[in-house]
Amino acid sequence: MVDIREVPEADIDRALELAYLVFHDRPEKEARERHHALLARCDRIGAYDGDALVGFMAAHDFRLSVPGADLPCPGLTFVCVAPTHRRRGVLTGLMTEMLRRATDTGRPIAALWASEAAIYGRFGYGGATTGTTIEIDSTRPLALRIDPDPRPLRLVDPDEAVDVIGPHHEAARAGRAGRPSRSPERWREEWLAEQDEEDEEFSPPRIIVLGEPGEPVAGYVLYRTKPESAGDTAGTAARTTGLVRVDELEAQTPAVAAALWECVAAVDLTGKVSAWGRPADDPLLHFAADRDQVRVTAQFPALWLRLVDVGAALTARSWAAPVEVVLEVHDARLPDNAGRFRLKAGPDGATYAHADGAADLALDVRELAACYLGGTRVTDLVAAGLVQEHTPGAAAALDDALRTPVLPHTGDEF
Ligand SMILES: CC(=O)SCCNC(=O)CCNC(=O)[C@H](O)C(C)(C)COP(=O)(O)OP(=O)(O)OC[C@H]1O[C@@H](n2cnc3c(N)ncnc32)[C@H](O)[C@@H]1OP(=O)(O)O
Repeated sequence: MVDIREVPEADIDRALELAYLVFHDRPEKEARERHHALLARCDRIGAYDGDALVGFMAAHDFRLSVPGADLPCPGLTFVCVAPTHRRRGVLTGLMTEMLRRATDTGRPIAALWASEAAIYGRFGYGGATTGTTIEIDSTRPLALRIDPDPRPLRLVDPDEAVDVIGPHHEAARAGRAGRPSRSPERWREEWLAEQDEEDEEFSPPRIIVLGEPGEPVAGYVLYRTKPESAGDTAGTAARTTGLVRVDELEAQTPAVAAALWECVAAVDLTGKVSAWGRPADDPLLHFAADRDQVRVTAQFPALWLRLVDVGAALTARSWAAPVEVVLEVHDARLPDNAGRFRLKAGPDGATYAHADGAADLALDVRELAACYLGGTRVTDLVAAGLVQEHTPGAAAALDDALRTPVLPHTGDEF
């Protein structure tokens, strides 16, 4: 019999051993200490078989930017079940407890990054943002259709970076839905960690900001570099095949973005810039003069979102256009969300209440979550057979209301 309960701080090392076992990992002491500190700050739920910890789940205490608001949102991480106990409902038990805690503490949404896309739909999570990997052939200067901002660029020491770029990041979060808040600890232990967690060949983080000295920065790029691969050390090719990996680039204007991309594409002794997890509507894809030089090489579901309290989530966000629809929502895990509800929303706010009339649209809560940040169109899900449209035009009207000026985006993998 497996018991689902709080994991005390004294059991964090056991939780880490279980996580390293299931993720086939053997991190160095420094990374273990970092993970320990991270889990000490998280909400922790365990599955115990007798004294043995056989399942674990942690949750960051995030806020997530949604259109027009910033909502408390547990960010699930370190989800793991022992190989001896898989497919016996342990994850289901952990998830049920996590959703109960979110409900009890008034957090209307929850989010995660999935190790495998097939796992979380059954728990009501929908893929709400899309990550786009962009590669630049930087063996030649980046060709641009707009003039880059001419203001000065300067390197910032990682020790000062949180103070210098943190406020810019926070402001950018408000402008795009899908972004978790970032504590000083997460800045330091993840984005600005000296050692890259995934690949020790990468350099420490480099931060370049744009703006006049003494003024708030107008944009920044955070990147790491990697020399050419071993064995490829002779000749011209070797001098130009190093890699610049852009971890984050934020800019107030297209001209600032152009200057920062131009700068990273010009890093000496490198021949490629790779930026994973960019927004699907990255302006670079439009102002690059040569789309053979700047290519999209991958697109993937990034943030998986769960509407824990559908009514609270829908009425908290802003709406681009008026809409009135009756939704028939299916939610196999959280019955309070299930049923027929009238959504009346517009630029002045929204109401969401039980309705008696016929439904205009019928959908599962995971489909509603996929559309909630404006990154998935309801009409596309109607076309895919996942949303039933009983009243012609209802899906398009809901799309008009859900639309956001820019696509949602999540650069934080957690
Ligand atoms: C947010 C994150 O941390 S993502 C990281 C997730 N963790 C990992 O990938 C680590 C390795 N994997 C594991 O630890 C486990 O296999 C887990 C956590 C993925 C699943 O745990 P389990 O306890 O086996 O899941 P549980 O028994 O509750 O399964 C519930 C349902 O999900 C299904 N399921 C579970 N894992 C998977 C999977 N990887 N792919 C597809 N379906 C899955 C089960 O078949 C079951 O289906 P059913 O309801 O139709 O019967």
